[in-house]
Amino acid sequence: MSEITLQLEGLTKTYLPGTPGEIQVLRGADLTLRAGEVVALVAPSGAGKSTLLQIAGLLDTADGGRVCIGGQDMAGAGERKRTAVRRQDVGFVYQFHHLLPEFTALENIVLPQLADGVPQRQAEARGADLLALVGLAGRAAHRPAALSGGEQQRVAVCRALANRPRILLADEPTGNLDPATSDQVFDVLLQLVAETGLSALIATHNLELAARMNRVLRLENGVLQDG
Ligand SMILES: Nc1ncnc2c1ncn2[C@@H]1O[C@H](COP(=O)(O)OP(=O)(O)OP(=O)(O)O)[C@@H](O)[C@H]1O
Repeated sequence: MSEITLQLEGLTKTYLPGTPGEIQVLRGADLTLRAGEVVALVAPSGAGKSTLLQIAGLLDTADGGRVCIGGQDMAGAGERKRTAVRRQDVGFVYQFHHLLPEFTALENIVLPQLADGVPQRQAEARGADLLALVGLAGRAAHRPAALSGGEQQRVAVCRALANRPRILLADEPTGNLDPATSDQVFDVLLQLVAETGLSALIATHNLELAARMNRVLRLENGVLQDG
């Protein structure tokens, strides 16, 4: 069996504890994600998908339970360590692309690499390779406003993968696109996962897309179940 990239054990999370707005979003959520696996995270709106992804990607902390990334238990890790692991091992894609409008497609993929100390030439070569892989070699010099929604989202996928993370976490990555474009973006995402051996956890409301993944997990009543 391939290596475990992400392990979540007994995650709990309550927002606004002790207030009338208290909501127990996670009540012992468990998950094991292996290299090369693409897992759909399906749940009703408000069930806690974003919360789970943010905790898995070390952008938020759980009240209880464990997050292990690439075999490293993050319990007790300080903010510095969490940031280092997040930058090295985790790529995020959101519903909206969040590309920097004043930079080109290529620059949007290059900049995070420069911030991580990758030499400029190498970062540009990686960016160009990724753009070619998603069929956007001819759009490298376009700014986001000059790209279609599907193209913008493909660039966002390239940006997320630029630093060769082990894990891709995606929160409704095609939720903002029409069905045909959404299918295209998803094809690209699956192809990249297959080529890089990455593992991916992808939250989606789209059950057809979910059915194309290796496994479907349902988040209900704060726990994850095979769906
Ligand atoms: N910072 C916060 N403070 C208080 N409540 C919050 C906070 N963040 C999220 N919640 C609540 O926790 C619940 C889960 O939110 P979350 O965004 O994780 O759900 P989701 O499954 O991603 O929803 P959607 O599919 O609609 O995006 C919701 O009821 C939300 O209102």
